[in-house]
Amino acid sequence: MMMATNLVVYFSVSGTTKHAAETIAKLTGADIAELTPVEPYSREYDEVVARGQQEKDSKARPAVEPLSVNPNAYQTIYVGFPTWWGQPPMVIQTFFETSALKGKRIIPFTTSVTSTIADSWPMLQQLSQSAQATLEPGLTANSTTTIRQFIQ
Ligand SMILES: Cc1cc2nc3c(=O)[nH]c(=O)nc-3n(C[C@H](O)[C@H](O)[C@H](O)COP(=O)(O)O)c2cc1C
Repeated sequence: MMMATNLVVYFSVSGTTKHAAETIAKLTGADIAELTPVEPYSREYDEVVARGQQEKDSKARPAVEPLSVNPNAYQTIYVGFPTWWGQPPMVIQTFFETSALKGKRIIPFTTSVTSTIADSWPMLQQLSQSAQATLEPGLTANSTTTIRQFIQ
C-alpha cells in the first residue's frame, strides 16, 4: 500500500474539528490522527471553559498521547483545532514542541463560532518558527463548502 504524503492531525472536544478533519483527509487522501490529551476534556461545556482558561493563563502544555502515526513520515501536515479565546488550545503548543516538524509544511485549520484562522496566526507563526517548519496559509474550516474551495 502506498503511504499518503499528507497527514491531518487534529484536536477536537465536541466533534466539530473532528468532522472538518475527516472532510480534509477524505478530499486530500491524507492520513488522519487525533491529538488526544492524556487527561481527556470534560463533556461539560463549563468545565472545558474553566480548564481551557486555566491552561491558557498558566501557559500550560497539557500532555498528549503518542500519535497513532509518526508525523516525521509526512511532508505536509494539516493541523486542526477549535479556536479558544482567539487562539489555538494549549495542546497545540504541546504538539508543536514535542514533534519533529523541521522542514515540514504546516497547513493550519480551525473551527469556531466567529474567529478565523487569522486570529491564531501569531501563535502559529511563533510555533512554526521554533519548530523550523514552514507555515502555509490555512483555513477557517467551518463549512464543507469552505473546505472544498480551499482544497481545490
Ligand atoms: C473554551 C472555549 C473557548 C472558545 N473560544 C472561542 C473563540 O475565541 N472564538 C470563537 O469563534 N469560538 C470560540 N469557541 C467555540 C469553538 O471554537 C467552536 O465551538 C469549535 O467549533 C469547537 O470545536 P470542537 O467541536 O472540535 O471542540 C470556544 C469554545 C470553547 C469551549
